[in-house]
Amino acid sequence: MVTEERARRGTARTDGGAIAPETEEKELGDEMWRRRLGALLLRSPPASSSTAPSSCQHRRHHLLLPSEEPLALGRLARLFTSQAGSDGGDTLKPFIAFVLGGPGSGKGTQCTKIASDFGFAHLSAGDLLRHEIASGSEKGELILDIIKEGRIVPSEITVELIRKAMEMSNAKRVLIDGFPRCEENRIAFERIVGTEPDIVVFFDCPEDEMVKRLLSRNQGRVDDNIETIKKRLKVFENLNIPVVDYYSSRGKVHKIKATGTEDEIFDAVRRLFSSLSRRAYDM
Ligand SMILES: Nc1ncnc2c1ncn2[C@@H]1O[C@H](COP(=O)(O)OP(=O)(O)O)[C@@H](O)[C@H]1O
Ligand SMILES: O=c1ccn([C@@H]2O[C@H](COP(=O)(O)OP(=O)(O)O)[C@@H](O)[C@H]2O)c(=O)[nH]1
Ligand SMILES: [Mg+2]
Repeated sequence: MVTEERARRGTARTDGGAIAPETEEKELGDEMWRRRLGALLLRSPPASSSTAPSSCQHRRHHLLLPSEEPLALGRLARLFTSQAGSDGGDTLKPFIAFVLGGPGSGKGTQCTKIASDFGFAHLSAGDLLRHEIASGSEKGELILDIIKEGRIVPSEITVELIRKAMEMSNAKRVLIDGFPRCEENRIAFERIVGTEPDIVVFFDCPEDEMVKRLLSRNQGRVDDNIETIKKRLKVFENLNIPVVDYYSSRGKVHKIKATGTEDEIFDAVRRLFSSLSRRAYDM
């Protein structure tokens, strides 16, 4: 498997074929996707991340799926085609939480804890994009250029990666971390996947705190430098906040104060996820 270190750095693979080049990937199609994402998704969450020490170097952003849930492509394929978007009686639709907040607000950190404690699959849009970079595909080169600049990757690329990851996970509860980044992303998701999120969790963090965290994140990311961080913060204000405003107007946003220790923040997160309607957990 491609290491996350390589994915973060955006360098081409060097593992001698664990991931096929793009041409081969096309031929292998869905089967390759199933194996690639299945391997990522089936990594088990830590036994008790809420009490684990916080460590930016060793904490990984995961695609987490409760390990007892098998892959079932057919069911999800049905879900996101014929049934998607229907309101009443759609018992197969997963419970979807978008997790938003500025760069460094702690989205990934808190998602790892939610995945572990509440049985959500954790789909990080940034990780999916970095994984595509690490695959060495042509699309990956484009993504790398955009991420270095702190800009937003075209919606069709990101939505397709998320859609496939959801399909492969077959999860009943999904966290989509760091997406949608702009209104265009949001509209594309709702059109292509055919559904809206059930809730939107918004981590509210002051800029100076986010900058401090990003500069000490220390994961070798190409975008964790002060120049790119400034651009990312502008993109967040100008393009991402309107998405939060849109969902606020639809009564879906749960704002969480993202300062304090990871565990203090998770206390508020835990209260929110414990209070979710039965629909989230009865599926
Ligand atoms: N409450 C916190 N206090 C201090 N540092 C934090 C806190 N939450 C997360 N971090 C650290 O800040 C950095 C950014 O967190 P991360 O979860 O990656 O944020 P995001 O996904 O929103 O960019 C990481 O190094 C992480 O370990
Ligand atoms: O839906 C997304 C998610 C991420 N990105 C790009 O990937 C970068 C890193 O995103 P990630 O969510 O990993 O960063 P974080 O906010 O967690 O620091 C962003 O700055 C964007 O350039 C994007 O274009 N669309
Ligand atoms: Mg993140």
